[in-house]
Amino acid sequence: MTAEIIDGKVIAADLRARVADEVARVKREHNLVPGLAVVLVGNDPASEVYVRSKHTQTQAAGMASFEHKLPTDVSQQDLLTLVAKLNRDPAVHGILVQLPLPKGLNTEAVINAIDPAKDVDGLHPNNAGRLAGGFEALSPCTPLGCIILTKSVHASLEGMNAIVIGRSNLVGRPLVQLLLNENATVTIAHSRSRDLPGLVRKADLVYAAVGRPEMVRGDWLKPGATVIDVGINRIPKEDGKTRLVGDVAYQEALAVAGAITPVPGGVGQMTVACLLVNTLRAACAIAGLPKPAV
Ligand SMILES: NC(=O)C1=CN([C@@H]2O[C@H](COP(=O)(O)OP(=O)(O)OC[C@H]3O[C@@H](n4cnc5c(N)ncnc54)[C@H](OP(=O)(O)O)[C@@H]3O)[C@@H](O)[C@H]2O)C=CC1
Ligand SMILES: Nc1nc(=O)c2c([nH]1)NC[C@@H]1CN(c3ccc(C(=O)N[C@@H](CCC(=O)O)C(=O)O)cc3)C=[N+]21
Repeated sequence: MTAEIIDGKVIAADLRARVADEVARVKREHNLVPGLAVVLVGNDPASEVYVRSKHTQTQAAGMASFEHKLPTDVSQQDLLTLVAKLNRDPAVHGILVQLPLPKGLNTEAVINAIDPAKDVDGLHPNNAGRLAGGFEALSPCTPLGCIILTKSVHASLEGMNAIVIGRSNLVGRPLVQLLLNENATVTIAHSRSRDLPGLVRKADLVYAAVGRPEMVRGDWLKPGATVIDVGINRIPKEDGKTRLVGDVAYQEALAVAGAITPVPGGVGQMTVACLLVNTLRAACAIAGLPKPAV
């Protein structure tokens, strides 16, 4: 048996096209141009790649994109001043501060300073709390993407056994909440969990968000399981260059899983597409318009 490969590239492109249609409509009918501001502190090369792809895709969808690059040694105060300015800027409907921030900066204070209505990362306690309470909220992009990819295989997740490996605020925790909203039965695993292979073996849906290259092995999986690999790990090749691998041993998993996302070309693609969705939704909400069709 070989698993169905879930094509994040195709699914994300379809989602971006639907966002672009809605952006064109709100522009035409309401003279509203959704705008996304991305703040990047320091010059981590991987972060620069993501930020560039966010910029290109935001513009391709017809939205305004504002990039703010700050030096690694920027002060907490200057960063908070920029966030306050973006909060007041009527052309900005979404604010994303790329994480992790350099040492010395207080991440929590920066996130708390973002206007929850513009918090397209869904990290502000207001949004995180609303999501956990089962209320409508801006939800983190990567978990949203994971749900869309899962639903490309299973129309309904009701009653399925899901395991989320990882409990970060950006990925694991909000993913658990979204899965609960879909009526899945969720196990949350982390670095202190016992017998991870045994826990994974019970799951129909496996979400790996750990940051450890190829940690989840093929023989951990229940045959036919759907595997969503969130990990983005850059590992050295023999020729001195690097390649991207996920948190799942892909070749092994292919032989056991029912469906699996590749890395690259899986969840990462959806993260950026869902950021566009959240920016569109935030812009409509701020402008007092009905919810967009995506
Ligand atoms: N595709 C995409 O769009 C995105 C990909 N990523 C990638 O996803 C991965 C996870 O990111 P993120 O959530 O931010 O990472 P964090 O480092 O914030 O969280 C990692 C989680 O994995 C858990 N963990 C660590 N080691 C083990 C282990 N041996 N067994 C079980 N659990 C373990 C940690 O447990 P504990 O809490 O106990 O420490 C923690 O909860 C990374 O590879 C990152 O690059 C991230 C964001 C977006
Ligand atoms: N505040 C904040 N929000 C985030 O959502 C956030 C963040 N900080 N910090 C870093 C992580 C990581 N992340 C990715 C986005 C896109 C790809 C992506 O497009 N990946 C492509 C390949 C990229 C490549 O080739 O390097 C793919 O998987 O196909 C990956 C990872 C968002 N993150």
